[in-house]
Amino acid sequence: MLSQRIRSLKCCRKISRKGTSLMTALKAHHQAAPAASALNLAADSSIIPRVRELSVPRRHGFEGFIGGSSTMQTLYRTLIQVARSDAPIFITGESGSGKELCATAIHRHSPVRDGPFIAVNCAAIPAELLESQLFGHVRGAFTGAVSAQQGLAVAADGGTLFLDEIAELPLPLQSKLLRFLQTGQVMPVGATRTTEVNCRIVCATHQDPRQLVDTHRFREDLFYRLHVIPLKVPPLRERGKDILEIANGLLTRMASHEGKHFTHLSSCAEQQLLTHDWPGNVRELENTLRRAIILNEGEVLTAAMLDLPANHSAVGRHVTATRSPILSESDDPWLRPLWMVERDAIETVIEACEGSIPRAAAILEIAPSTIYRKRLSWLAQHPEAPTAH
Ligand SMILES: Nc1ncnc2c1ncn2[C@@H]1O[C@H](COP(=O)(O)OP(=O)(O)OP(=O)(O)O)[C@@H](O)[C@H]1O
Repeated sequence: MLSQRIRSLKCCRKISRKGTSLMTALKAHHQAAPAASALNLAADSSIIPRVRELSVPRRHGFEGFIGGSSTMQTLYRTLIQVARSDAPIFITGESGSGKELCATAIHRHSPVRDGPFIAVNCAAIPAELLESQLFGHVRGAFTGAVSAQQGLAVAADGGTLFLDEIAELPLPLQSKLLRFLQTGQVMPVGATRTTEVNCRIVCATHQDPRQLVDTHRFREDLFYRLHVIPLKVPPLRERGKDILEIANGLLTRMASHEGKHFTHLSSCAEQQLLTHDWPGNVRELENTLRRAIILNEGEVLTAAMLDLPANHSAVGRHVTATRSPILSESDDPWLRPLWMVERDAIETVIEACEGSIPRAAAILEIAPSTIYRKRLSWLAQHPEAPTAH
């Protein structure tokens, strides 16, 4: 019974890789297991969700996102699921991780996709202007209000209102937003009559919203009104090889935009991208690559061109936080034998010198023969070790 299940699951997995539907996978299951009438699929609660999961083809991108990691597969699926509802969505995630990209993806997959998508960065608008920006004002409502202005909430009618950096909303405005969410009506500054607005609310913050409530910087009643569907965007450092997928995607796009000839990253550069901590997430990766592309020439983008600061590498994070000081090479590429560190340092310089040993030797202030000798000794003593480049 168990082996039949495993066999049929394997079969379904093979088929689902080719992108066939759940129904095709289920049919194949019956063909693969003729005695499977005893295996009542419909009644088997454990196997059905697994088959369903296997029948969804893995995405390597979605609505502007690049990345095929399992973390991102979960995010893509959740985005599609939650987009169908009109319940408020509360997105959290570190700065530059893709919160706004999530908000636009939700809008594009929502029933109001044909309506407007209005994004308001609550941190970017001065507190005294925020109310009139959000809810509008009538002529003469305050000094400088020479004409009436429709607010962004009204502009979002029939679409999505994305309130980015919601934690920056001043407390008095939080109560006005709560009233709007409860009544569906906005009152422009200086007005005596309300306007009906019907829009989907999506908000985001890089801060911990519960901590904001606990420290009385965010109204608890507003938090519960907004925090109906929570969505967490994972930081870039937790997405494994996605970092390289994103970097390669951006490299192609940016090189073409800048009129440069870069086609790929060196393996040393890839290693650095994988071990960097990325506190600024994808935005930091974008900036790092853009800078490297603009300032350099060639086909291969090297580690030296990336010019990543050492203090944000994963090595510091691991040693100071969670990891044991005794680590094998396979655990963390930054913690390894001295000969390997030396080899990679030397090879990085050679790569930056486009393969010229004399130029690399001059930079390293050693004789070219030292480099040739070291290369021979690395090969002789560690023939099984992967090469640095
Ligand atoms: N997975 C991804 N693949 C490709 N590009 C991405 C990905 N995630 C984010 N980006 C890009 O990174 C940049 C930052 O994304 P976004 O503005 O959505 O982040 P954010 O979390 O809203 O940032 P902030 O906290 O500063 O508001 C954007 O240019 C976005 O297109």
